[in-house]
Amino acid sequence: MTNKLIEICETKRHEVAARKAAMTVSTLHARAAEQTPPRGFRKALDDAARSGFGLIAEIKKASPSKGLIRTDFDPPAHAQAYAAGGAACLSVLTDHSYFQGHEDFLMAARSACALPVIRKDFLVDPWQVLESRSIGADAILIIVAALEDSQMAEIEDAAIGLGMDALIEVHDAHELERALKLQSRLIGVNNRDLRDFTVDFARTYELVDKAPKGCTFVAESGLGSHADLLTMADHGVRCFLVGESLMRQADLEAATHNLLTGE
Ligand SMILES: O=P(O)(O)OC[C@@H](O)[C@@H](O)c1c[nH]c2ccccc12
Repeated sequence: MTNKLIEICETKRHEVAARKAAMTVSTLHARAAEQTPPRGFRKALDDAARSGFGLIAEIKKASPSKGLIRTDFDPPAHAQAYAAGGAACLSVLTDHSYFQGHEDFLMAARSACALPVIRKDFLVDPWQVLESRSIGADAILIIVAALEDSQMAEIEDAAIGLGMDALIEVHDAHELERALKLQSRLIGVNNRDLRDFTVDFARTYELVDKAPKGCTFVAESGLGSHADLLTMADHGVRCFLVGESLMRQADLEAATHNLLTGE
């Protein structure tokens, strides 16, 4: 079994080293200062989940396991359609090498709507948090499987210092325990194991019962229908991160509305 996550993070470390050499921290700070303040990511999810479901709709062109997902890829149009369809937040893939993402996609999507946006990428260095804010991101992702405890804490501190939210991604009970040593109470369970890409909803069901009260709990990956959301809701989960199944629909506004309401 190949461990794709290790490979991706190795590539990312090289990429970050090159970026750091090309861009000073003061330039990043200056760019961050030009951005509008962070939009409350967790708050938007919690508000939506109080009366329905909190949906993080993902702008995803391609993935390592599925290849190209969307040919007429248009981040600002997708952002507006997701917002009109009732999404609470956006997720935008910015990793170039494995997901055909780009920083420009995040900037274009965020400018096109009022939703908070998470930068979906592989963070291996706190420097990337400032970089994320410099392109407008409101939240960042911390993948527990990819990091040591001390690295996670550094990355989270950087996010908090910039007023951003951090979504802490886990996929087993041990990772959840490590996640709960951090300050953030925004926890995502990835139903897809990034080490081998298998999807299993039971990962979420098992962990939701172990999360303390007061956590915002997000089920991620492999969700395709309103029925899936209702099944998750039976287990007490009200927030979701959905990419591929939405991105494959021609009418994203209708698809988002249908996912959330069944209509
Ligand atoms: O396209 P899906 O199956 O709906 O999954 C979305 C999202 O969960 C997935 O893109 C994701 C979750 N965690 C990640 C970490 C890195 C890259 C991608 C991801």
